[in-house]
Amino acid sequence: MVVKGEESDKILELFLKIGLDERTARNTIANNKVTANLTAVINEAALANGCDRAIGNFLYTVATKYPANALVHRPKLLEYVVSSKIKTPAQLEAAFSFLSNVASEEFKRNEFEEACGVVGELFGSIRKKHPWADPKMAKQLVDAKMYELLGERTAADDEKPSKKKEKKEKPAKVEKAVVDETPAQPSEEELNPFSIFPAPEDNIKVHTEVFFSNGSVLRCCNTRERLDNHLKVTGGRVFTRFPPEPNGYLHIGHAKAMFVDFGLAKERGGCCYLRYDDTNPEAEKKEYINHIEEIVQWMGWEPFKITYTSDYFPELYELAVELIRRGHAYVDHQTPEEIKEYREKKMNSPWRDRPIAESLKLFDDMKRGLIEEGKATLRMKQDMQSDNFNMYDLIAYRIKASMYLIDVQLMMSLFPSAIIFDILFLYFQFTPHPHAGDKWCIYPSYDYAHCIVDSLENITHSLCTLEFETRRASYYWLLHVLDLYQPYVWEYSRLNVTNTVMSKRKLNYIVTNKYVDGWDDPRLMTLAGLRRRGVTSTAINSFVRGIGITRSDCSMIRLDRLEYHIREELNKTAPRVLVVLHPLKVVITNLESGSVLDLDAKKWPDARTDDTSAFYKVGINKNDMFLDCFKFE
Ligand SMILES: NC(=O)CC[C@H](N)C(=O)O
Repeated sequence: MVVKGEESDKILELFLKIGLDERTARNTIANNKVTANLTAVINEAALANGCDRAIGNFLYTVATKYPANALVHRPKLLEYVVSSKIKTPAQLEAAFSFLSNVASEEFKRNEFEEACGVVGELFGSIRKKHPWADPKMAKQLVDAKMYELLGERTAADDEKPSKKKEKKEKPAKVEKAVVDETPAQPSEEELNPFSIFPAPEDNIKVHTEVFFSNGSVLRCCNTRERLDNHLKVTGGRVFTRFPPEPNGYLHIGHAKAMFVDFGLAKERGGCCYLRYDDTNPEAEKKEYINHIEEIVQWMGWEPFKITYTSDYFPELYELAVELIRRGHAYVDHQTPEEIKEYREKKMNSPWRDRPIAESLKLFDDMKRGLIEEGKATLRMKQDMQSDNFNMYDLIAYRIKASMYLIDVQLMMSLFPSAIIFDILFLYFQFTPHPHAGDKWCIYPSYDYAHCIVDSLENITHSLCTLEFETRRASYYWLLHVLDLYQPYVWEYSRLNVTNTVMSKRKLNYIVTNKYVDGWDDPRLMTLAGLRRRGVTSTAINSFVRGIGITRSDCSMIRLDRLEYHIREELNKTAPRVLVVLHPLKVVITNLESGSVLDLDAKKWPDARTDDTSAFYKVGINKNDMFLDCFKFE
């Protein structure tokens, strides 16, 4: 049975009322079983007049995943969902597993509530009051308080409701599964994977603590005044940034980063910058800059503004001078090997405590090209004894300039009348930068520049992959000592796909050495390669959306998951045509002459009946019923 016309409109309206987005609602209607389940669940929950989106998403999960052997308890579960006592996907999962254990038998509410974390208002109110608090720490504190009040947990406390099962003589009869058999439907977080992010106005609460080796703790948060200034500029909107380094073509991993950054801004009506994180002049090229802009657009994202970290070099320089003045940075002369060795031994550089004035003068020399590359760096004075090696006085600035020996003989032959002194001429050339030209010979590091530019651009949510997690301390430390606005930082697991090469360094190698036919070779998982292979950006985006935004470790995703999304899309968009190479003529004798039978032929299996573009019109005449006389419109 296919739901048609008026009835389908009514159901669509019902699904939209519970907050499903139109795409999900329509997909659901195409699936009779889920439609029947969801309609039943909505009625059971008495929500035919609608509800908010969060509850609606839970209803959807109940409709698709509820254990079939416990249908009698579904209304009870829905009470908890409707009253928001169950309010996280994890709680709902736990409820499903509890109910599938008790099957159709009675159960005690308190056991059910304990199993799915409905622990009164305690944790809920903690979460409300301290949304930035580390949940693990909160639980430890609550447990400690409980211990004080109630003493040791007893075995009875730990008894799991599943024990009931042992008493059963026979396993409960499993009713025929009502759950959907089609590929997994999206869960709540897939429907709105951005629901985990706080609102910009909440960015005043402590959500990161940096522990120093001297016992002090930096609780990272904004002051009221600083947050108010920020909100004035942004109007309370979400501001994110997608910050690739222009040192290669973007690959499928970047599709996830774009989805997170551009997607969050879009979901909340905010703005996302495309920011070229261009602090390494040797590796970066104009070709990559152009490619990135074009491919971002192809992926369907619209940058609020295109900026470059190098646009902020003047501000970054001024702030570095200020950092030295405040005693939080020094010019160092250790070689890279010495820096490494001293870090391993947790030892300070001999230059660490040099006078501020000396560092100021040397930093100015660095900027003016008076010091050779490798002979000086600016280092942040962080915490050499920290447990976090990314607090070991990270480099803020380094020199990038080549030194040339002028060939005196050659000069004399070129300019015979010139008086050339018989000395060696040293000539510095500032390493040219694809955007900033050769104005600068000192370049900020990622750790120094990233947080400051985030802050200058009033980024509300600075989202990046988990490899950057250990740099969070340095990020906040620097903004703190410079008194700058602190964005909310959050890391997610990086997307890796099986059977392919994704590191930009390796891609660069195989492209440059011509093992493949350029960055857009269809065998590569670069976005340009996928496009050349015929993959659409919508399929890539739905693949990424399906993976979700989590911090979990299982980020090695099988390639066939991407292929599933490609097939899903093509299934709905690629017209099917059957070709009969050796047709057999059929003569229809019982059709009135002159009359034409109009038949509709679906262009693809899931074609919607009300979509005329999804059908071929086939006309059949009395005398020439033949494939080659089908009139395709
Ligand atoms: N914080 C981040 O998202 C890091 C971005 C960095 N420029 C990169 O390309 O990996």
